[in-house]
Amino acid sequence: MNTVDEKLQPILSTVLHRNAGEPEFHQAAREVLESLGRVIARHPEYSDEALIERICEPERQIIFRVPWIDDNNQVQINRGFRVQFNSALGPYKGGIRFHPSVNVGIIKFLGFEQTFKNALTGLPIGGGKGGSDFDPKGKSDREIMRFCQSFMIELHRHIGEYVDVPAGDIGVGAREIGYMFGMFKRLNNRFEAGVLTGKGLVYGGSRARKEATGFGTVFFVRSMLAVKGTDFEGKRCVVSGSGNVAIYAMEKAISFGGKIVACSDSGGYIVDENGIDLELVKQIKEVNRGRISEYVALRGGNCHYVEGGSIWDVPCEIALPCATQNELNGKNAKVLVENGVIAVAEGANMPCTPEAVHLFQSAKVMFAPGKAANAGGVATSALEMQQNASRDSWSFAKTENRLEEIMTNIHAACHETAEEYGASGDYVLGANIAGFVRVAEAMRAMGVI
Ligand SMILES: NC(=O)C1=CN([C@@H]2O[C@H](COP(=O)(O)OP(=O)(O)OC[C@H]3O[C@@H](n4cnc5c(N)ncnc54)[C@H](O)[C@@H]3O)[C@@H](O)[C@H]2O)C=CC1
Ligand SMILES: O=C(O)CCC(=O)C(=O)O
Repeated sequence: MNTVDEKLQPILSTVLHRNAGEPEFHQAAREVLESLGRVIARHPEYSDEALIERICEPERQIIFRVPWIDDNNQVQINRGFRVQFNSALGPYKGGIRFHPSVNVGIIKFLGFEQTFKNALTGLPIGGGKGGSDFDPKGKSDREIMRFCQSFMIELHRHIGEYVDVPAGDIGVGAREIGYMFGMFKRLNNRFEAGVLTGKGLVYGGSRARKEATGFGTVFFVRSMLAVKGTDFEGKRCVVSGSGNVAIYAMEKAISFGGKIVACSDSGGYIVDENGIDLELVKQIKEVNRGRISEYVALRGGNCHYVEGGSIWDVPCEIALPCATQNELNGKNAKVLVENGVIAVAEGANMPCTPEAVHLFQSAKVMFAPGKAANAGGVATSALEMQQNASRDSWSFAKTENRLEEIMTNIHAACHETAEEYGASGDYVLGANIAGFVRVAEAMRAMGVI
């Protein structure tokens, strides 16, 4: 396993102590600190003036009550969060997650990762993340609307196009962004299009934002495969999840000749040896908001559903974890390696445990960390902000071309940085260092703030 340089150990100890009981944040911080030993050996100036300590401490954390009234006229209370992690490169930028597992540690790890991811895009965006422990599963459309409105009644005073620009994440898509944007507009009496991204096309959204994270992940994998002289053509792919990221990763992988044989949701996974029928998955998930288990009866033929279990037991050459954090552990990684996986890319944020990452890297499996591989979503959000600022609306092709170019550049930056620091092929190290250096340069220029 990798280790944290002894000069950085006290910083890690402070992070662990100051953020007790937040294992996901510890995991994310440790991984970045493991990469930084080589940077400070070459650039000791980056550890001056407690720069790394400051990078590990969020600029602001907001926790608030979200009361709302359910369909039975009962008052419900949830907790809302926004962690404004780092604004050295631009306004805080990052999604909002609605899921019962949300707590301050989860939002903090996501905001931390977002800071380096956003830096990798090369666009002027800082890092932040928000969310609530609200569970959208089984809620009526009216309940979702009332919850989103109440959430925004507090959040609106903390955000703005030059301050903090939230977007979607797990449990938050165009419907929820619409309800939140509507309430923001009413509270502020201002049509501030750039305050949220992931908006509907008719009121300032960007073409290709919905597709961007999944498409971007597959663009990244294509570049990674090209380094080894190969491509998607005819390769078996397994994609976990069947939400926004998973669906559009599957779409782009299929368009590059990949064969998707399995996908999942939190209940279980489906295997379809004829190749997943993506239009059917979209109908079940995007239109009906149903369960992936419904696929089997609707599709018929040679496919089956496995309740619970591990989707990583399905043999594949390319694995794309696109559901949630720590969904792929060391045991799963071992099975994937034994079954001949050649590339793994994190469409989700931190879906692979440190043990899994270590196993992939030791087995020389190409491994793309989320902060690089899934940066296409936030990059396209930044393109949405550009369109809003210039009161313009780009074509799908123009937006997708920009996305492709950005992902190609991110791949190159990670690859070249790993080479430069003597760790050829280590995309984790490359992404951490390339992202860190941009944030660090901006922070140094701005003094101790
Ligand atoms: N939406 C975006 O633009 C971006 C999302 N991400 C990350 O991608 C991941 C997925 O997000 P979205 O697709 O937006 O969310 P989503 O809400 O559209 O879909 C989430 C999917 O994951 C599944 N899932 C959730 N918990 C699970 C579990 N414990 N086991 C198996 N499946 C589970 C859900 O059933 C659903 O299919 C998250 O880690 C998110 O932070 C990263 C970058 C951008
Ligand atoms: O589009 C955005 O601003 C945020 C996307 C996001 O939440 C992520 O990259 O994890």
